[in-house]
Amino acid sequence: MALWQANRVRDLLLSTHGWDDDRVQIKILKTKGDQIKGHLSQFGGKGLFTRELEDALIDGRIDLAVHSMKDVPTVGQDALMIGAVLERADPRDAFISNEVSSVLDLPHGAVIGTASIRRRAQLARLRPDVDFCLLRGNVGTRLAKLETGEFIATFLACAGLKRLGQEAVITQAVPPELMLPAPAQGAVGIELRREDARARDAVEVLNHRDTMLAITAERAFLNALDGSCRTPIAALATFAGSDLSFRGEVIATDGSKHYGTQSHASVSTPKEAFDLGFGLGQEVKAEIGDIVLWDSSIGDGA
Ligand SMILES: NCc1[nH]cc(CCC(=O)O)c1CC(=O)O
Repeated sequence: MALWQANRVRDLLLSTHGWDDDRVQIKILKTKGDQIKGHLSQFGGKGLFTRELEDALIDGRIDLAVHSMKDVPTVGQDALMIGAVLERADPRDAFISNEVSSVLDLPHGAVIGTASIRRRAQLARLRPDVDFCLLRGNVGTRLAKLETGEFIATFLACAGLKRLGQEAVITQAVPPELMLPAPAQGAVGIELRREDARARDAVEVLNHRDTMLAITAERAFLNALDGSCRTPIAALATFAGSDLSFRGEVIATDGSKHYGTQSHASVSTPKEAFDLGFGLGQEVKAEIGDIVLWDSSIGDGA
């Protein structure tokens, strides 16, 4: 998926600027997030998919880093910035099962394979009777494990499956009303050195304004809540004209508690988008107070 995303950005850069093929080269870097087999939260959580790339940016080994914005921590290094985001793909979660046709049709006591504490918490809230088993690995591994019958269904992001040409495995694109996606799910971003004017100019034309504003609001919500990989937090902002309609929620990892918020406002600048998301995050945070919502033995934050 990461390679698809990098190639997509490369193709867009070459075609929009009319550059020769050798002008942009792909350098593949392995990140810790690709190698871990257990619970991401035990290894430092968010940033595992992005840190090595950020180090390479700072060292000057690379000039652009392409990320799934969902994996990018909300508080970044001062020397770096997100220069552009591509138009968001389908932000919804995909329900995948060979036996059941939709989330709401899961049989009593069904076992679900996932490593995402958000999806787990949301499903536990919808269906307190279901059980979970930890499912990690790349998309291919996860889909192969579905065949073993250890669990009846799993979830992955629709966007990632589409990028991998695996759209056909999607049993149901889950409506956001049922399962609100992770902040910035489905969006690909390009990170660069703040002072690198050449890189900033080159990627600026690729920026999709509405996506940038939407994910800025979603990530600000996460930021206000100190969202770590241990806290199930979801948010989705969508535009209707100039109105940004925002939904966000925080769920206890076992689904027993839930704090949701919804708002809309006319948003046209990143600052307005940030203020909308951050303000709502602060309100939810005040409402939660000191209540502990997470259990560190459960999964990662995707
Ligand atoms: N944490 C891994 C990750 N990071 C981004 C995506 C999906 C693609 C996207 O949201 O852009 C995934 C896999 C998944 O959740 O299915």
